Amino acid sequence: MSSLNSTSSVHLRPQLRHFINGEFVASAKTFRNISPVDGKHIADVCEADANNVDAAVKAAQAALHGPWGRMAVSERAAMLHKIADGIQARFDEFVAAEVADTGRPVHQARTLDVARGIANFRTFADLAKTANTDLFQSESADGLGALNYTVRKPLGVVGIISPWNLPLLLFTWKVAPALACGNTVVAKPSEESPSSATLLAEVIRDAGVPPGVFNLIHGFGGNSAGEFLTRHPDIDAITFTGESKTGSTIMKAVADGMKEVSFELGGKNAAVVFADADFDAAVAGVMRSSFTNSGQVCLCSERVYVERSIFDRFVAAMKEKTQALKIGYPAEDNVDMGPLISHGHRDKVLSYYRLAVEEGATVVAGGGIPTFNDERDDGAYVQPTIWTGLPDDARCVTEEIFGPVCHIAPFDREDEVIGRINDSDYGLTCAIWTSDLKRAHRVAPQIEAGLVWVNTWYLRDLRTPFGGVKQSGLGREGGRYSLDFYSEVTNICIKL
Ligand SMILES: NC(=O)c1ccc[n+]([C@@H]2O[C@H](COP(=O)([O-])OP(=O)(O)OC[C@H]3O[C@@H](n4cnc5c(N)ncnc54)[C@H](O)[C@@H]3O)[C@@H](O)[C@H]2O)c1
Ligand SMILES: O=C/C=C/C=C(\O)C(=O)O
Repeated sequence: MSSLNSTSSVHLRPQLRHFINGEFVASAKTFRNISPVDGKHIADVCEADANNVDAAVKAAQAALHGPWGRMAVSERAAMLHKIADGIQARFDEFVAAEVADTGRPVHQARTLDVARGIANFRTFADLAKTANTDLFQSESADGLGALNYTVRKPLGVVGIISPWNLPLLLFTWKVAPALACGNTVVAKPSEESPSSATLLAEVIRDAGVPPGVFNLIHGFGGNSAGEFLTRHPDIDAITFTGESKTGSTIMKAVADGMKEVSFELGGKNAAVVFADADFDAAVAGVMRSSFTNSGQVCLCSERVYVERSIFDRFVAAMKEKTQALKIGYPAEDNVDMGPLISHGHRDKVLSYYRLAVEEGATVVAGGGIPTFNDERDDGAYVQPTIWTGLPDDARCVTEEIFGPVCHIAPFDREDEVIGRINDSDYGLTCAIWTSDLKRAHRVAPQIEAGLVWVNTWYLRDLRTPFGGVKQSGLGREGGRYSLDFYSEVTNICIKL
C-alpha cells in the first residue's frame, strides 16, 4: 500500500508511557490504540493506576517549591516559547501523531491542530509577561488614605483532563496557560488520542522544564486515571474539556475538596441563515460548521435554521455540496473528511442516524456508512448527513450527536428563530448569517451562548473569552480569562 493511503507509514511508538517527574514511566496495565482509518492496532498505551497518579501529583507539588517556583515570569515565558519552538521543530511528527490517532485529513492536522498547539504556548507566554494586577488609591476615615493592590500567584497543582476531538489543540489550550501562570500540572489526554501528548512530554523535557512541572498520565475516566486525578486530595484545581455529563461527574468528585473548576462542555449549536445573507458564503460557512473534523468539534452546528423564502434553495445547495465531499485517507489530495474517532463513537452516531428516521426525518443526504471496498471498511467512517422535517423537540434536534450531521429547519420571523435557538439545554456557540448589520447587532446579544459568530465560523482570537453557558460549561478561558482562572490573587491594603 502506498504511504499516501496508510498511517502505518509513519513511525509510531510501540508503547506510550506516562511522564512523571521528568522520566517516562511504564505501568503494567496497558490498552490498545486503534487506528480509526483501518481498525489496525497502532500502539499499546500504559494505563495509570492510583499509585502512578499519586507519584505525579507528589512530583508536581515538589516542583512548585523548586527552581520553577522561584522562576521569574520572563524566564517562564521564555521556556514556553522554547516548547513552542520544540513543537515547530518536530512539526511533522506531531502531525503524524494526530493523524494516527484520529484519521483526520493531514491538511487539517497541519493548519489547525499542530499550528494551534504552537500558538497556544506562544500566546500565553506573552500574555503572562503583560498580565496586569489591580491598584486602587483608597480613601480612609482619617483622610490619609490607603493603597489597595493585588498580586497574582499560581493556583498550585492543576489537574488537566482533555478530550479526543482536537487532541493537541485542546490539551495545550490548558497546559500552556497553567504553566504560564507558574502552576505545575498533571495532565491526562483522552484514551482515544494519547500520541501527541506523549510527544509533547518529550518536547517539554527537552526544553529544559524542571522535572515535576509537567506530568503526563494515560488512562480512562471513571475508576481509572481520570477519576484518580480528580479525587486526589493534593490537586488544587481541575480544568476539564469533555461531555457535559462527565463534567457533572467530575464536579461531584471535587466537591468535597472544594477545588476550583473550569469546564468546557458539550453543545448543540445553531446556525441561522437570514434571507438577506450572502447565499454562497452562508452555504460554504454552514458546510464548514457542519462537517469540519467529521463534525467532531464542540462548536459545530448540528441545528441549522434558514429563513423560509430561501429554505428550499439552501437545502438543495447543501445537499449538492455534501454529496460532493471527498471522504478518504488522511493524506489523500483534497480529502474533506476522515473517519470518526472510534467504532464505539461511530455506533453512537449511527444510532442517531437510525433514530432520525424513526422520528420522521427526511434524509436529504447521507444517513449511512460509505463503502470503500478496501481496508477503510474496517475503519470508523460514516456518511456526512443532512436531515429536514423533524420537530424542534426531536431527540436528534436536542441531543448532541458529535458527528457529521445537521438538521435544517425553516423559520419565518427573527423573534421566532431566536426563541428556538435558545430553547436548548446547551449554550456554547451560534453562527448568524446576515447582511444586515443592525440585525447582527440586535440578534447576537440575544443568543444564549458563550460565543456568537457573524458571517463566519470558528474564527479565533486567543485573547477572547471562550466557554459556554447552561450545560455547555462553567467559566471562561482565553486571554486574561485564563490568567484569572490559573492564578490566585491576594489583595493587599497599605495604610498611608
Ligand atoms: N466546550 C468545549 O470547548 C469542548 C471542546 C471539545 C470537546 N467538547 C466536548 O467533549 C465531548 C467529546 O469528547 P470526549 O468524548 O472525550 O468527552 P468525555 O467526557 O467522554 O471525555 C473527556 C475526557 O474526560 C475523561 N473522563 C471521562 N470520564 C471521567 C471521569 N469520571 N473522571 C475524570 N475524567 C473522566 C476522559 O478519559 C477524557 O480524557 C463532546 O461532548 C464535546 O462537545 C467540548
Ligand atoms: O471542539 C471544541 C473546540 C474547542 C476549541 C477551542 O477551545 C479553541 O479554539 O481554543
